[in-house]
Amino acid sequence: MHLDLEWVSKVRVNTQAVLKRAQQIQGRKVAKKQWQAAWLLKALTCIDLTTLAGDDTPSNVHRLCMKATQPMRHDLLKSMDMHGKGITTAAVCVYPSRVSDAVKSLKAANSSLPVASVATGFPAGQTPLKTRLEEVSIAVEDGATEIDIVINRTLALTGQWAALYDEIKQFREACGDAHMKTILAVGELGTFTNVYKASLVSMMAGSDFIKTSTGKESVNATYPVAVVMVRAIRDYYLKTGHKVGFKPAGGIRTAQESLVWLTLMKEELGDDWLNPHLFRLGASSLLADIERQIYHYVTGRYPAYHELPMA
Ligand SMILES: O=C[C@H](O)COP(=O)(O)O
Repeated sequence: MHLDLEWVSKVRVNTQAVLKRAQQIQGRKVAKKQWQAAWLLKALTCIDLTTLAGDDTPSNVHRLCMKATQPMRHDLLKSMDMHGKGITTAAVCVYPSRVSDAVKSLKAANSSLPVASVATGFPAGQTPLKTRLEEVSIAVEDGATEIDIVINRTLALTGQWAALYDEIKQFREACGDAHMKTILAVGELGTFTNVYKASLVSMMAGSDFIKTSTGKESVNATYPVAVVMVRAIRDYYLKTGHKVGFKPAGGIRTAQESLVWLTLMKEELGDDWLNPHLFRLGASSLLADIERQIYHYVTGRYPAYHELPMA
């Protein structure tokens, strides 16, 4: 849509109300036994299984892809009658230089799992616009069907919302048919009001998802900031009829946390946002804990390290 600066300028966020709501959600009783196992499998299918390290190589990207296509031991799925149901993570997420490795590995495994690439000078976004745009185009050419762009925090912090909108719109065009997830890097935006405004501008410029963090800031996905972002998504939907997805990312490591994230989505946005089309968890190590908890549910004990070798 066009940039509605009047809407953006009217935004005010009530910090106390946000903190209270986040506390309420964290305090909810979580499901137990088979219901918990079902929710954990749901969380698993929403994971963007990620590796974003300087020492990434074709072989660890290959391993990541194999884990994404078979995220849980077959015998565990079988004992829950969930084998043969095509349980996979939602996508794999890598640096642009590793996209072709991931595409090759998934193709060899006959998998149609999407490859997501971070782009636009991830994580800081402090490279010239021309380079950031080229990076998006190259990742798409190499076969990424999802692009996780980072916003220019300088523009957000100095209130240059029109310039931010223009940049994101250009990224949108460079993405073509690829889905665009826009990373706000909330830990660097200073205030909840800035987070809400950046969420709105990103959605107006055509983002398919808004995402909290790169995982590289000192503060990443927190529940209060998520409340602000999902309220922006809800308001945007009520005003435009368009559903934008949400992706918390950075520091999400435990199965218990994944249940809180699902609760937050269900309570704030409803069941439509409980599937990978509108909800992703960006995480590098969450899957291991989910598999561990499912193992416990199935066998009654926690596994030894060698029993989940691919975790
Ligand atoms: O986008 C995903 C994040 O970079 C993953 O962060 P994490 O390694 O803290 O799970």
